[in-house]
Amino acid sequence: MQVSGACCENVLGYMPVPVGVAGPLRLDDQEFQVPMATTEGCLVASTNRGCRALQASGGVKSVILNDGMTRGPVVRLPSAMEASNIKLWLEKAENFQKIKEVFDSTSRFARLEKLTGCVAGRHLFLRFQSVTGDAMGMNMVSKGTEKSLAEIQRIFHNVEILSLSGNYCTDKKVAAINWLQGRGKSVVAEATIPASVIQRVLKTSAEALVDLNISKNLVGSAMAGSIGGFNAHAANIVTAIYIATGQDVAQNIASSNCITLMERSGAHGDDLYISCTMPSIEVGTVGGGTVLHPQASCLQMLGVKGASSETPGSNACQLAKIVCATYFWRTVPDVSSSSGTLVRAT
Ligand SMILES: CC(C)(COP(=O)([O-])OP(=O)([O-])OC[C@H]1O[C@@H](n2cnc3c(N)ncnc32)[C@H](O)[C@@H]1OP(=O)([O-])[O-])[C@@H](O)C(=O)NCCC(=O)NCCSC(=O)C[C@@](C)(O)CC(=O)[O-]
Ligand SMILES: NC(=O)C1=CN([C@@H]2O[C@H](COP(=O)(O)OP(=O)(O)OC[C@H]3O[C@@H](n4cnc5c(N)ncnc54)[C@H](OP(=O)(O)O)[C@@H]3O)[C@@H](O)[C@H]2O)C=CC1
Repeated sequence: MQVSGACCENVLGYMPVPVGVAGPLRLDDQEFQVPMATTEGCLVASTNRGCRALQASGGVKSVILNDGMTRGPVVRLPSAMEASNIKLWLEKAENFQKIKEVFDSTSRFARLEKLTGCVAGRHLFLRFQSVTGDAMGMNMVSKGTEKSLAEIQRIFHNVEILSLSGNYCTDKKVAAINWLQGRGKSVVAEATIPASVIQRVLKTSAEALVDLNISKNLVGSAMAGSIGGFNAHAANIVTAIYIATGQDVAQNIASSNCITLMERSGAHGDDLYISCTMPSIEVGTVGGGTVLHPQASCLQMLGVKGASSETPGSNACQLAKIVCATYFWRTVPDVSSSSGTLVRAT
């Protein structure tokens, strides 16, 4: 009943995917049991191992650096001069305000925060960035963008609207813009693991982990020409949580952008400081697949089901932090297993 017309058409059944749980995950002085839907053996086990290491270390701290879903339409003008003129016009505070009023009128929660442009000949690409409450926000931002474009066209009659999405958003494709400017929630998480825990739980040393992280996640990814892939496999954790919690799974592309950094720390340099920076986590706790019962139950497990009545947007932000922290907890076994147990694990 909730599926047809909302989540799928021509429905012929459903595909059961096993759901495991990893935890307790200690994040910002709270504990979470994280549901992960996957068919890849060892994914949950290894995440659990990371949880154990970090549990003994006092857990992870995280912060939301930026919150804004984007839609990037393309319009065409008769000349590059006219395309540039509109870009410059939109950059003036009073004109941004005019467009913002139109955009914000389309939703109780979507609020235009930023509007940037890029000219390619007589093509003008715009990037509307908006907070979207607890929703991931693609429908909401698309609605606001459509109405804003109509207003721009009312003022500049020769604007030809080519596509509501000009791939400048960028949604569901690899793109440097999301890595550089962020999309959805931008999160950073950090923790320090004492040498004793590294030795006992992970059976390795801070020195070996730092060395391997540089060689693999930094130099290796640089040599491969990676965009946002400075990690072992954030995509595994992002996707498993997205399936379990009713996210738009195709958004695992930008959502998995992540750089993992490791340094030796402490008086003897044998403790390990780690951070994970994920600039484009696209999640919501309202709308899309979050309305389905099993997915809503998984959100409930994390204490972020539905809309936050106190602070709209805080449930979605908390979910983004959990996604980042879960990969964070997983990143230590990822790197340590890369040196020896990768084949045994698969
Ligand atoms: C919604 C439609 C298909 C309507 O399309 P329409 O042409 O207005 O529909 P129609 O009523 O004229 O029917 C035409 C045919 O479509 C099919 N059809 C039509 N409706 C149904 C239905 N309910 N259930 C099953 N089949 C349906 C069906 O085959 C039907 O033929 P008929 O059977 O009548 O001879 C169309 O408007 C459409 O394709 N919209 C796009 C929706 C979409 O793709 N949304 C995904 C989100 S986009 C995204 O995720 C990525 C993005 C956009 O961000 C990436 C980017 O940046 O580019
Ligand atoms: N259209 C597109 O181009 C694309 C669509 N999608 C799909 O879009 C869907 C997600 O779109 P999204 O915009 O997130 O969801 P919805 O389209 O479901 O929009 C959210 C709705 O919930 C309402 N709402 C109630 N409480 C809240 C709250 N606290 N915070 C935010 N909204 C609230 C909003 O109100 P109000 O009406 O006041 O805004 C709005 O009507 C997914 O199914 C996804 O797969 C994915 C990619 C592209």
